[in-house]
Amino acid sequence: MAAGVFLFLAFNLVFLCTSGNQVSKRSFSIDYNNNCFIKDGKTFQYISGSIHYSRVPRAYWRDRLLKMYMTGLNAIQVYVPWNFHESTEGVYNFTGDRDLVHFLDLANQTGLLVILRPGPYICAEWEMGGLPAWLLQKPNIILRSADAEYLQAVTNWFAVLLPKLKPWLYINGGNIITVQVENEYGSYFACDYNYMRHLRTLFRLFLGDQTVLFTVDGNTDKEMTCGSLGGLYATVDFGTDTNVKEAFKRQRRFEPRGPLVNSEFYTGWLDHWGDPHAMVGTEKIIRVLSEMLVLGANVNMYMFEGGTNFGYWNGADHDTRYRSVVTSYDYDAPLSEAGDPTEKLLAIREVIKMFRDVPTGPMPPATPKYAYGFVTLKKVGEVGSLLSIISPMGPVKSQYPLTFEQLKQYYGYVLYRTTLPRDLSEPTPLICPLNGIHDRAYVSVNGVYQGLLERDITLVTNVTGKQGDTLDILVENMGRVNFGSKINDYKGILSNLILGQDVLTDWNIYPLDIDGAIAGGWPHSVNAKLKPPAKKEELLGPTFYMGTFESNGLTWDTFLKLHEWTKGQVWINGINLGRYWPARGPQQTVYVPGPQLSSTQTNNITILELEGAPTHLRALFMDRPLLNITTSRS
Ligand SMILES: CCCCNC(=S)N1C[C@H](O)[C@@H](O)[C@@H](O)[C@H]1CO
Repeated sequence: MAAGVFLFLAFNLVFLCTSGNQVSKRSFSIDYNNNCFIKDGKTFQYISGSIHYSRVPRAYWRDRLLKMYMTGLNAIQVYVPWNFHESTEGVYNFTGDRDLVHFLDLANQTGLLVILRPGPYICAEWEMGGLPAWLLQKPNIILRSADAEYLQAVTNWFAVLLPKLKPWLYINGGNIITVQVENEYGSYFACDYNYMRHLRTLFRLFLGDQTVLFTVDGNTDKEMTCGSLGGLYATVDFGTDTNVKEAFKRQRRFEPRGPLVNSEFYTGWLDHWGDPHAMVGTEKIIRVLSEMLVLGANVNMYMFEGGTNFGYWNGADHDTRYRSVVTSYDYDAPLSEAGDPTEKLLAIREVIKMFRDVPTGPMPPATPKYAYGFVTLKKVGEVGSLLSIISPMGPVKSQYPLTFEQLKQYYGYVLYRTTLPRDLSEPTPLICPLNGIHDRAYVSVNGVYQGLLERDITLVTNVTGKQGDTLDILVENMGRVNFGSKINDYKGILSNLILGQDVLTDWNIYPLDIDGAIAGGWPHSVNAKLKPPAKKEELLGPTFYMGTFESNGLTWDTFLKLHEWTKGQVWINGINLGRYWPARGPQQTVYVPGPQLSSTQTNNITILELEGAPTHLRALFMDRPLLNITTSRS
C-alpha cells in the first residue's frame, strides 16, 4: 500500500482516536470512547519491543535500550523472573544484573516507557516459567492456582516486589504505563478465576487502582476465556502467520471498547537443542506490523532483544517429549543476541517512520567483536574425584534417591553415588522406570565413564564392573519446563534405579556447588601440576578442564566455539556463561560479553565436559556467532 494511503488511513484512525481534553498532572488510562490509550490527555499508541534484563549483562543495558529508542520504539516490555530475585525462599537479590530499578531508570533516561510483566509466572523460555523451584518442596502444590501454599508464596513475593515498582508507575513520575497480570493464563489447565481474582487484589492493593492492568492470551476463544478477568484489560498475542483482523475481532469479543493490542508480535522464535535454528522473514514482519499500525493497534514485538540464557536459566517445553531450550535467546530478533542491529531492525525502523517521528541521528553500531583465537586447556580431573571441593558439605545419605528439591539444590548438577551390588562381567542394563531421570544422567564406575540416560530419549544404558565398585551417576537439571501442565518439573532421580535385577540402594548423594567453587577461584587458584591425559578414555565422562588466555588489552565481545567437544557448561572469569552442546546443535558458539573479560589480568576458562573432550584440548574464540548448525552427532 502506497505510503500516501498509509498516511491517510493512519491520520484518520488517529483522528478518530484523538481526545482533546488537556490535563495537568501525569495520567495514563484507557479511553473506552475513542478506543485508545490516553497519556496526559492525549492519544497514545505504543510501539514496543521486548527485552529481558535477566538475559543481558548490566554493562550492556544502556546500549540495548538506546538502540531500541533509536529504532523509534516508545516503550519496552519487560518480564520480572521471580526465581531470578528469590532463588532461595525468603532471600531476595536486586543487585548487579538483578537491579531491576536501575534497569527501569536507564529506560526512563533513554526516553522509553515500560510495559511491565511481573507474573508471578512469565513463561518466557525461562526456568520453570520464572517460578522458583523451592515451591515444589510444598507437598502436592498446585502451581498457578488458588492453592493456599502457592498464594501465600506469591503474596510474600509481591509484598517485596510491587512496593519497589510503585514509584516507577507513570502516574507517580516513573515510566511504567501498564502492568500485566499472570501470563497467558488461558493456556494453562487450571482456569482458576479465584487465583486471578487474588492476583488482581494484590496488584490493586500494592499499586493502587489507577494502574492499567492487563492480561495476555493466545489467539483462541478458550485461551482468552480462561485468561481474562473483569478489571483486567484483555489483550492478545499472535505472529506473522495470523489474520490480523480476525485476531483483533477476537480481542473485540472480550474488549468491545478500548485499544487494539498485540502484546507479543513474534519477530522470531525460540530454539530447543536439536531443532533447526528458528527464523522469521523480515518481509512478513514489516507487512503484518504495518497492517496493525494502520489500524491504530498497539504492538509489542517479542523479542526485540533476546539476549542469553546464562547459567542454568534456560527453560524447556514438554509437548510430546521434554525439549530443553538452548543457551542463546537470539530469537532471530531485530537486535541480535550480542545486541547488534540487524537488517530486520532497520526495516522495522522504516515502517515506524511512517507512523511516528523516529529519533534522528545514527543507530549505535554493533559492539566490537574479537577473535582471541585458540586456547589450550588442561584436564583438572573427573567430577567424582573432586567432591571435597565441589560438594564441601559432603553427601546426604539415603536408602533411595532424593530429588534436587528434596536436597534443596535447585539448579545445575547432583552426583548420586553407591556401590555395585554384585559382579557384572557382562554388560548389565541400568534403567530408571517411569522415565525418572530428570534430565540427563552420566554413568561411571570407579571413575570410568560407561554411558548416559536421557529423559524421554535414552532409557537404558549398560554397566559392567565388580561387586563393591563405586557407581557414580551425575544428574543434570537441563531446565524446568516453562509452559503447559508439566511446569511442576521435579529434577534428579525421581524413581529407583534398577541394575539388572537389583534395586540400587544406600546412596551417598552430593549436591554440587560448582559455581561456588569457581567463584572462589578454583581450579585456577590451585597450582597443581596437571599431567596431560595419556589415553582417550581419560577424556570421557564428566570432567573439568581449565585454561587461560590474554585479551591483548581488549575487552571486546567474542564467541566461544567448542565444536570438537560434546556437551557441557562453561565459565569465564568465574561467570557461568551457560551450556554448550555442539554435538546436538543448532547453537555452535557461546556468547561471551566483552565486559566479562579482563584487559589487565589473565582471563581464565573452566569447562565441565559431560561426555567426551577432544584429543586436542582446545577452545576457539571467534568474532562471530554460529547458531544454526544441527549436527547428527547425537
Ligand atoms: C513451544 C511452546 C512455546 C510457548 N510459549 C509461547 S507461545 N510464548 C508466549 C509466552 O507468553 C512468552 O513468554 C514466550 O514463551 C512465547 C514463545 O517465545
